[in-house]
Amino acid sequence: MYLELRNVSFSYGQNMILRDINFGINRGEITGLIGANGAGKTTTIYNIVKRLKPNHGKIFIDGKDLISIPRSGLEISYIPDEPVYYEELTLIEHLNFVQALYPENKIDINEIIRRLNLEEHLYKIPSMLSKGTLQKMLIAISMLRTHKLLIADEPFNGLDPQQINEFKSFLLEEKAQGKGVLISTHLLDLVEGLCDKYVMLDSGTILAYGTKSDIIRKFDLNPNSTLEKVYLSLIKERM
Ligand SMILES: Nc1ncnc2c1ncn2[C@@H]1O[C@H](COP(=O)(O)OP(=O)(O)OP(=O)(O)O)[C@@H](O)[C@H]1O
Repeated sequence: MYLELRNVSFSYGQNMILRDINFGINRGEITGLIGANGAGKTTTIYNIVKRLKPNHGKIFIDGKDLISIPRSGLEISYIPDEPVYYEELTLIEHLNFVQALYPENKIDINEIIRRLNLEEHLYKIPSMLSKGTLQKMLIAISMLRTHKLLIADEPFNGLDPQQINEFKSFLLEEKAQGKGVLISTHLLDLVEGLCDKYVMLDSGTILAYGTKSDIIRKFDLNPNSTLEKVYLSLIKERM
């Protein structure tokens, strides 16, 4: 298991946001972190990328306690849910800057630009870019960083259907290259069939974890249920 969360709990002040979260991510697998708005997806990711620290429980990467790994040593590329960029740099300057930070990553920058259809936006600064193009810039940046695990928080924001397809094929390539992928979303139909495993979150606790068929078997649900149906059935059972 490349990444493992063991009994992770997190509170903002008195407010318990995550309770006893347990799941793992293997390399060469895509894991979907799914749940409604406010379920705790971003908070879980922040704990993994060391923006926040669990109040209880531990996180391990490659068997090492996350506490002992400096943030700069995390081999994680992360697409945040809110765009982060330099106001004064053009799109191509962002890409060149990140590529210069990771010279060992032999990825072809022009290929990424072509696949994401970024050619006509290369000399624009972020304030001139549409939401979808900004999102594609973040995706391009994530590909340029050396990483073993890619984490994408609500990556479909602002993307049109063709771009969504292109992004999904990026994720499948990551998987084929033996990288781990964690993708957080509340758009269940978009990740149906893409993910090997799902972590279903509700109000900061795990409803279910495993492959879709494992979850269907465990909770004795209709084998033909869509992912959304599975999630909604589990929520209903809990109420
Ligand atoms: N800085 C903060 N201070 C206090 N509470 C917070 C803070 N950030 C988030 N929360 C609360 O933590 C809970 C989980 O939020 P989180 O952003 O992790 O959910 P999410 O599943 O990512 O939701 P979304 O899909 O809307 O992004 C919510 O109730 C939210 O209001």
